[in-house]
Amino acid sequence: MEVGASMAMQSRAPGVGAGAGGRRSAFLGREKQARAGSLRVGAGTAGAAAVAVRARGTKPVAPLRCVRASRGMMGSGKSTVGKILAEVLGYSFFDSDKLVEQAVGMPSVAEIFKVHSEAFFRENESSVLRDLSSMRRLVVATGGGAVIRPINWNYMKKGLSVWLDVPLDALAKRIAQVGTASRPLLDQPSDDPYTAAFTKLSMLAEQRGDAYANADARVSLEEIAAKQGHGDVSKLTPTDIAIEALLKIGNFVAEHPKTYGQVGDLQADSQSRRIQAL
Ligand SMILES: Nc1ncnc2c1ncn2[C@@H]1O[C@H](COP(=O)(O)OP(=O)(O)OP(=O)(O)O)[C@@H](O)[C@H]1O
Ligand SMILES: O=C(O)C1=C[C@@H](O)[C@@H](O)[C@H](O)C1
Repeated sequence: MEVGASMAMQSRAPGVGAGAGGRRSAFLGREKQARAGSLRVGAGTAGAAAVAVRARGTKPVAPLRCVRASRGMMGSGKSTVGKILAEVLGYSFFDSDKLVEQAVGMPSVAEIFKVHSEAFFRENESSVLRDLSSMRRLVVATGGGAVIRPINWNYMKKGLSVWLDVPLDALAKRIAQVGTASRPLLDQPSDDPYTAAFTKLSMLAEQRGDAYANADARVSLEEIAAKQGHGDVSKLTPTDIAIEALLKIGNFVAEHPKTYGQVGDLQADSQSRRIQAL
């Protein structure tokens, strides 16, 4: 596994490439804009959650080139938790669905599926992941279906990957609350959005098999709820989940001293100085 780096490690933009279908990967020219976006997020909800994470004593040790809060079904909280991790680690945050929309020049993933096709979306998603894989110090929330293309694993394995494992029942409840319009694979006419979402999510889970389990770290909401002694995943906050993710990342790093060893110490020093200065 290729990992970064050290205090001297710098974020750098990837080389400019063409997106699938001959379109230029528009996001590459917009890295500054995306960074500004991540700062705005930092000042809001994710910023507050990051403060809560720090207040609860989690010491982020992440000598990582890149964290992919990637694996996890639609609605599992990749973006929500990914933004908190980025804030705590002082990394940039990217949402690969948003980058595909920018690259293709369309307002939503749903629109891309409708006007083009899922295959077209998947091609562009792979291009975006390829471009991101050469960047450093970032957290990426990938689309929930990125796990199904083997080529994407080559890109995702350039960093450390985290699987947010949320029970399908909890996912279907969340999705039924916000509606399925923005999630084309779940969007079908139904009087009962919960049952429709649950049925489709179960089918996707079946098709995807163990693909998510290839991630380096698994964050199980059932495990966190059990640790908290109530067993109810709907009571877990994004802060609880981000703390568990940092613990799992720390464990993975500790289990791979050859890859992360000395670099981890350097990075930890730099991070504790930065956190103390806040
Ligand atoms: N721990 C949580 N408890 C309750 N709701 C949550 C939690 N985490 C996220 N949510 C809500 O669930 C919805 C989906 O979250 P989010 O967009 O972060 O998921 P995602 O995995 O990035 O989804 P997608 O892959 O479909 O874009 C949002 O409305 C978000 O506010
Ligand atoms: O699980 C999936 O296949 C998807 C997840 C979303 O993030 C989007 O990437 C798109 O709606 C497909």
